[in-house]
Amino acid sequence: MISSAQSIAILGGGSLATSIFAGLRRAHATFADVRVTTRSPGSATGWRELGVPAVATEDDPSANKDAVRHADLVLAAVKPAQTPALVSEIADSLRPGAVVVSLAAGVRCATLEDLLPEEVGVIRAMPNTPAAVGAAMTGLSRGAHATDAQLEHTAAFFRLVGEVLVVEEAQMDAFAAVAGSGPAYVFYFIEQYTRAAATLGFDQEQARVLAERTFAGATELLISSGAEPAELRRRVTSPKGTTERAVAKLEEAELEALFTRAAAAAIERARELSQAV
Ligand SMILES: NC(=O)C1=CN([C@@H]2O[C@H](COP(=O)(O)OP(=O)(O)OC[C@H]3O[C@@H](n4cnc5c(N)ncnc54)[C@H](O)[C@@H]3O)[C@@H](O)[C@H]2O)C=CC1
Ligand SMILES: O=C(O)[C@@H]1CCC=N1
Repeated sequence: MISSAQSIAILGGGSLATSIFAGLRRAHATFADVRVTTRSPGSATGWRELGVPAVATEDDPSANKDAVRHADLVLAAVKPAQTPALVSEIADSLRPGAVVVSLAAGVRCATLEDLLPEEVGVIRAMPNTPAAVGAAMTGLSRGAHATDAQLEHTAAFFRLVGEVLVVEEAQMDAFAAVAGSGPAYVFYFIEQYTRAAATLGFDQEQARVLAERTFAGATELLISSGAEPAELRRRVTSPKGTTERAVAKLEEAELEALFTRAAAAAIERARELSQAV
């Protein structure tokens, strides 16, 4: 299990890394050591203000190598196109038994294994930004050289910030399309819902509160009741009432087909990213 005796290196202190770190703080997780690298000095300063030792590669070109030297768990959290170069850069600095966890969309474990000594385990992880509030849904898949213990350590790490599902690597692009990108779809939905509410005579603030509380309330009810969403919808939809008319309009949008097309577009982009590295 992940324990406070372990050392963590987070390479690429951007948006996702910030969310994961906020979730770790929220969970009061402690480690022997946490180091973060960024590209720009400004970002590194932001991390240091949070009390995390952070070094920018623009200040110190050996920042990534130095960060991983004592790390048990190395999170590669840079853009997909930058991930192979980052992994090559740290290959000779990893300690024995370290596991490299790539968060990059589309980048295959085998691509990274080819750049590392054979004994180094690689795991692909696909968290999402609700990690910041301990509510991530993280997918994990194991490369050919990662051990059961490394997979379990990595799962234990991500369980600190939410739920974990181990999947075959062939499913990772689909996992990213549903859960990794998913919060963006939900926020987009809420944005549109808010704009629609604002056309009905509410001011911006009222529209925001109406949309957000309705969404949050419905989600909380779904989670805490354990009931199926279709049953919860039925309880709102009085026969011959107002909801029935609105839902009939929503059905015209063929949302299942729309979501399927959106996910397919994300999967296609992951394939492009995998071929570009
Ligand atoms: N944002 C999200 O919700 C999710 C992102 N991911 C994956 O996580 C990775 C990071 O995504 P974001 O955080 O959104 O991107 P981001 O652009 O916010 O963060 C990347 C960070 O890496 C830094 N960086 C670039 N080159 C570096 C280097 N050589 N050494 C150290 N730091 C370097 C950049 O300055 C930047 O701060 C991507 O590969 C993405 O596919 C996966 C799941 C969800
Ligand atoms: O948009 C992206 O490429 C990343 C992967 C999943 C969420 N964000």
